[in-house]
Amino acid sequence: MSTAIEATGLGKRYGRRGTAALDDCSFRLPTGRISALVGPNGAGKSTLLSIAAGLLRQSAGELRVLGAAPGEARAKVAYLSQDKPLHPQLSVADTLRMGAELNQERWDAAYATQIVEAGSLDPKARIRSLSGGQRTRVALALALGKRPELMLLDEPMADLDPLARHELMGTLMADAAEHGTTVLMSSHIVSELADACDHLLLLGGGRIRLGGGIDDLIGAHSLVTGRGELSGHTVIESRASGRGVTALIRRDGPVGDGWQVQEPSLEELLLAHLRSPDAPALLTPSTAAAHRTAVTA
Ligand SMILES: Nc1ncnc2c1ncn2[C@@H]1O[C@H](COP(=O)(O)OP(=O)(O)OP(=O)(O)O)[C@@H](O)[C@H]1O
Repeated sequence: MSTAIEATGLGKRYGRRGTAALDDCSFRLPTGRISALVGPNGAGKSTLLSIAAGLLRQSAGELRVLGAAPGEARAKVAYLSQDKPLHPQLSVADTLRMGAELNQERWDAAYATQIVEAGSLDPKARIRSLSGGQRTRVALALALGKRPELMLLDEPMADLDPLARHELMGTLMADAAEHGTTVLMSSHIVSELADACDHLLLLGGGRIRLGGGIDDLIGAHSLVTGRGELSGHTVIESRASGRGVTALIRRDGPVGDGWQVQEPSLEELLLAHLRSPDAPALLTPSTAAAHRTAVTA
């Protein structure tokens, strides 16, 4: 299984006295996955994506993108930042022409145009005259027109209306499936991620706390309700419910008598881990970094 991104002991500190946005963060993202990148505000999601895009340098450790240093992989990587920088004075058509010039070897003009046309955007309209959601569409057309091997998307759909979000997410996912593109996408909208993604990276405390295929991660946990012993299992979160408790556990063997056992939804899994920042991390074997030796930059 080849690797799209591999982080080893990755650290990032802004300024000398700043707290660490990333701290000894190690993981591997196999190619071909559509991975959600989740975590509370300030968890380091944008920082990680910027480092992978080659726009920000880490303070410690190493990050490899498609087997190379991030700067060297840039031609095969599309990055969509939260602020989606576009030139306000250019028209939509000029912006796509610029995409063609900057990515001569890979540019798919028909595809980029199709994405813009699906939003009924006037090619002559200046970027400055577009709404936030319309700019997002142009930025996505630039990113997808590049036909990247890896897409790094920082909350890409936040300012789109529900219909446009559904349509563009569908385009993105169909494209990724057809071309085997790896996608790493940060978002706070869990329902959007549950529909689109097959892989999850949960960041917290500067590290990956949950990493792996969504089905594998859900399958490793159970939502149990009842009374009795849960010893032997890792209790991620437990709350009083009726006369017993409801707990999200990481199973180690069968759950004893007296418990009703359900599979958690992705949202239940994420919320329990977000509410319990000290729960032990779980990275499935395909997501654990191969090398754990930290390298200081
Ligand atoms: N340019 C910067 N200068 C100083 N500190 C920064 C800078 N950018 C980010 N940070 C800090 O680094 C930490 C991680 O920020 P980052 O933007 O990566 O988090 P995030 O997970 O993307 O957050 P959100 O969900 O709110 O977008 C935060 O504590 C933030 O204050």
